[in-house]
Amino acid sequence: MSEDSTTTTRRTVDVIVIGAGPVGENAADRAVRGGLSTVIVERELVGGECSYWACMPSKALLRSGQILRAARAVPGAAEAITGELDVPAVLARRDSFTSNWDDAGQVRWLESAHIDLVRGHGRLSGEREVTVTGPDGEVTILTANHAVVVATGSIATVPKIPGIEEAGAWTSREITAAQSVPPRLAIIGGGVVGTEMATAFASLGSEVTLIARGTLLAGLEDFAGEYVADGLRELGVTVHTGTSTDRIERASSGEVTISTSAGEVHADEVVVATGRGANTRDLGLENVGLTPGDWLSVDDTLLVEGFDWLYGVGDVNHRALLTHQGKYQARAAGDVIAARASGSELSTEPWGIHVATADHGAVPQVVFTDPEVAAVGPSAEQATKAGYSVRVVDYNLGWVAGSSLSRDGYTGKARLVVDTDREVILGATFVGPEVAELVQTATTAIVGEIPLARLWHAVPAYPTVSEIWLRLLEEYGRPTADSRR
Ligand SMILES: Cc1cc2nc3c(=O)[nH]c(=O)nc-3n(C[C@H](O)[C@H](O)[C@H](O)COP(=O)(O)OP(=O)(O)OC[C@H]3O[C@@H](n4cnc5c(N)ncnc54)[C@H](O)[C@@H]3O)c2cc1C
Ligand SMILES: NC(=O)c1ccc[n+]([C@@H]2O[C@H](COP(=O)([O-])OP(=O)(O)OC[C@H]3O[C@@H](n4cnc5c(N)ncnc54)[C@H](O)[C@@H]3O)[C@@H](O)[C@H]2O)c1
Repeated sequence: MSEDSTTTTRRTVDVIVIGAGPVGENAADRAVRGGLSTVIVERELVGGECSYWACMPSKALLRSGQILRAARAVPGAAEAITGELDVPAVLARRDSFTSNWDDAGQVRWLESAHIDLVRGHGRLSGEREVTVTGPDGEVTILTANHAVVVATGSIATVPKIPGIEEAGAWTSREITAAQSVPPRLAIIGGGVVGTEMATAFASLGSEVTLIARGTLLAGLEDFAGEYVADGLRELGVTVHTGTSTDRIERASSGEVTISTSAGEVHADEVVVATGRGANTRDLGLENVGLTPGDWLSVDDTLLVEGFDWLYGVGDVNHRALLTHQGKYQARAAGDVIAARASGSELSTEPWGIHVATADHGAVPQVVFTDPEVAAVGPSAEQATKAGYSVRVVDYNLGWVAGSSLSRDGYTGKARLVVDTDREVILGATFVGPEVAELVQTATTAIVGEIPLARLWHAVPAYPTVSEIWLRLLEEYGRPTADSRR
């Protein structure tokens, strides 16, 4: 279709959501449930990064290796394991979790939720206005009666390492969608993506080298990164910490050479996993007085600072780059937009209905390495820096009956960060095989500000791994009647 013959359509709706990732979908859903007509704009696949190139494929790639190692650690089951991972079957299972990168199922969900989809690239073109350029160049100018929600997520940042582009370095997109397993894989970045993908591809048979400029999983308790480094080494991964990457070169043979401060690393593919940037470069931010490429700074109702109609939810506001936290924000944003539209009373006090208070100190995260890391709230260092009177309580997870029953040679560690003034938990970290499910109890205790004295009455079943809670409380010591006054 020539440029001249492109059509322009104008539509007015109550709410426009740009980006149909998990966060945009939830914001739109809540707005519709609040009685508002809502259009969602998506330029790629409905379901976003999480569904096709992040959470789902990465966890599918990790699960088979995890379950195999778990079985190998239990005599009786171990003897029944006579082979290695079936790599094509693992990749096929990953493909099924991404629906083969087809969003028909998610589109059906939008329809069932009464959310209108406009496919194309959306840009803010004025107050409450979004101009969408469709796949064939057709233009839709959308005007919102009430709100525009930006939920465009984040994109991988690629550091300026000489030769990185020419070498065709992969990002999280290519590694999570890989159709074969590179025999030798180098990963730059010791964060969550780097450690998870090193775990997955070592399990799938790659010879993996992980190059981290600092420690692993910085920002979490130090012992988390240390356990994960040990776990990776046990899987055969070469882990270089405190190592800079100076240059990358791909030879005509296809081999990639990475020059680092620890020497040369040779690989078939190299992945950069060095963090994320705001997906706002081509969003028309300049048309509303904001700067392209910036994260959107929002208040606790997710309103972009200085606006009464523009919201930023999920990765794009940089509060917590996690699907569950973005969806939590989206529920608050959709509900507050509906409340503001109808003139209903707002509930914006901390922990109110229309605010994302948990973003400030109760964000749970699971790193699906082996061992896993499950953490919520600040680390001991972060809590101390924030001015709390802190006591740290540590316990060896391997000493809990449920852990030792779950597998032989269980090693792991748990930590509570306690606010000694109020005797409530601020943060918790669990590191060990399959600890993911432990974190929700800690999140509940933190959000509920449940006094330790009351937690003594929350009795974990015997013999489960959850008995770590009892051990941690005993380690802290039972608050006395005096201390509770
Ligand atoms: C490898 C990897 C693994 C991860 N694993 C986990 C995990 O296990 N658990 C977890 O909680 N988090 C995980 N994350 C983080 C998680 O993927 C993000 O927090 C989540 O995807 C954010 O959701 P979102 O809706 O804000 O953005 P996205 O999922 O990025 O969705 C944004 C959508 O907006 C669209 N879009 C962008 N700009 C425009 C535009 N101008 N017009 C129209 N559409 C546009 C995009 O095409 C996309 O569909 C992982 C991340 C990575 C990279
Ligand atoms: N299981 C999960 O919940 C999960 C899984 C994957 C990703 N995520 C989310 O996705 C986000 C992005 O993950 P990520 O691993 O890309 O980021 P990250 O922030 O976790 O780690 C980035 C790492 O790259 C290093 N780095 C940064 N710049 C560098 C450079 N120029 N050279 C060398 N190293 C450099 C940092 O020191 C850090 O170790 C995370 O914030 C996380 O919240 C979550």
